[in-house]
Amino acid sequence: MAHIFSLSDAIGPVPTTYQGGRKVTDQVQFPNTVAFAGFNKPSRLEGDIFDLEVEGTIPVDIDGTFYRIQPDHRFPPVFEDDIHFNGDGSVTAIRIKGGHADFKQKYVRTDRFQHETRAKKALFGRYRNVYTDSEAVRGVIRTASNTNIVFWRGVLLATKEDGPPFAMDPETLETIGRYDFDGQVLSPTFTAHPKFDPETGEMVCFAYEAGGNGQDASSDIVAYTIDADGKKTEEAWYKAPFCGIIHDCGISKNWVVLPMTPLKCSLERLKEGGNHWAWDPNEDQYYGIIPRRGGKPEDIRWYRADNAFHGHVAGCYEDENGHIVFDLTIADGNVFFFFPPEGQTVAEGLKNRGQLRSPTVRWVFDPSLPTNSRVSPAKTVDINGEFSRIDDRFVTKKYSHFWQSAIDPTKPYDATKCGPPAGGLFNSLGHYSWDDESLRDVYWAGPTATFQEPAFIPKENGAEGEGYLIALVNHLDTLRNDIAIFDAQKLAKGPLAMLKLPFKLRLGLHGNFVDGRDTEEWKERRKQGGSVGPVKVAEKPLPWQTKMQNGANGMANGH
Ligand SMILES: C=Cc1ccc(O)c(OC)c1
Ligand SMILES: [Fe+2]
Repeated sequence: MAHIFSLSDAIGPVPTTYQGGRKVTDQVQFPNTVAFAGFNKPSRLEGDIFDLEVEGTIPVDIDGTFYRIQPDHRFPPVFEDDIHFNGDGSVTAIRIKGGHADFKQKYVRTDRFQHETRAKKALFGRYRNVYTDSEAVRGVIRTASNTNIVFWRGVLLATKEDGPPFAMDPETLETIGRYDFDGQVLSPTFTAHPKFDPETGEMVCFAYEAGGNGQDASSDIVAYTIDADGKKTEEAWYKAPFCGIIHDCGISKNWVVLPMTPLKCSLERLKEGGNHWAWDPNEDQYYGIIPRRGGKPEDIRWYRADNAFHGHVAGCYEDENGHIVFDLTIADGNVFFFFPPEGQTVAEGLKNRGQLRSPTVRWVFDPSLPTNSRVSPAKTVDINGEFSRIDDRFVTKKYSHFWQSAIDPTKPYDATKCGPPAGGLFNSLGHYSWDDESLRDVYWAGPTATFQEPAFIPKENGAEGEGYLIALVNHLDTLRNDIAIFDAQKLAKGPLAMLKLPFKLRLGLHGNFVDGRDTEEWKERRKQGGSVGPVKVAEKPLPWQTKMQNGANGMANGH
């Protein structure tokens, strides 16, 4: 007798949806690859859960929303070997108040989303390669807005570094539209890691590969400051030595630090339909140092050190000598195995992936050193992790506490039940302190679970680092997620509360906790007739789109 899950003869055999690595039917069936299997299977879920089931006790003084974003392919990709980073941005909101929590999840309605929805299939090809797209979407902003979700003046901005941000309603998660800061920010790209100065209320942000259409290996960088009232107060353009990835940044009172990793873009490779990035194992890592105010093109200084791979930034501030302290995780090889060196295969790139180490490195840059100076770390903390977070009230300031998703290789991992650890073996969460470098406050999730990036929830009037830590738990065996809340100073004691989700999300990138008073206050201001009024979305196409429409750009789409 036929099993209920086997397809009947009437339906016929499962069609081959990919031939030669390319999608050949319109059927919604995902590739049979690691990037789309097991915990990596697309979730595609939108919806709400009112009042989540909870184990333990949610601290009653938490009042706010934990927002986080994940790439989550809506349609089977054009290319069978597609990567997680090419998935559509989907935002989760966990609204916590009075010891209860609600769940909401929605996709960002990007231009990409709208076009693909109408077509009921993927139209955009490889990660950041416009030359692999369908002719039907020529000139369409192709960002998937899948990397970070930040709160800015009453709206959420969904960001990915290959395109402009999209604004969403913090309460409903409805997409309002593409956001250009009232016409003030017109770069083709925009960082997924803007920084917020807690003293001034400013947003400091930048874009790389910003000189043309964002798809052309340009080495132009632009840095902006938007003040607390939403007015652009700084815009400065710079050149990088090549088009390398600048994923995160640090800000101190007077400086911006731009870590450029030796993953290089090549227009030739793009035109051939290849990867946007290729790892260059023979290239230095770079730190672009620019002034926060009044920057001119000649002001940028690039400090260099031996080849390595930048993770995320913890903190950045100036010491008593006016030197810039800049802390981040740095791996000793190509973490992005899916962007191998030119001429190498992913399989070759994968070989030593398990051996990579990712300690936390402190640099102390003397900003008076000339460009191209070689620098070396002031300190290397021998821990192994990524996704550092701090108490964001200490952005630009001397700080001590940081938290990370951590790898504890001494703990068992149940590969039989879980398969390879999707997204990396972040089996622990760690709390560390620069003031007490012996502190190792680490919680292990067990042999079948890993953590996603944590976020810090400050306690009102609390000292630095006093508060809670919130992070998604991936149950790799049962294909489910929970959301854990810890006392930020007592991770090892285990979570205070576990919010239970009855299903699996996807591996996310970044998230942030937003205080309930901020969302409430801005809701009033953003009302029709409120003191600020409803947010305005972009009214005009981006300059590169206009140029292309006028035929002045000549960006051929490969054929
Ligand atoms: C973690 C880094 C990172 C860098 C570039 C990306 O496009 C991205 O997409 C999810 C993620
Ligand atoms: Fe990031």
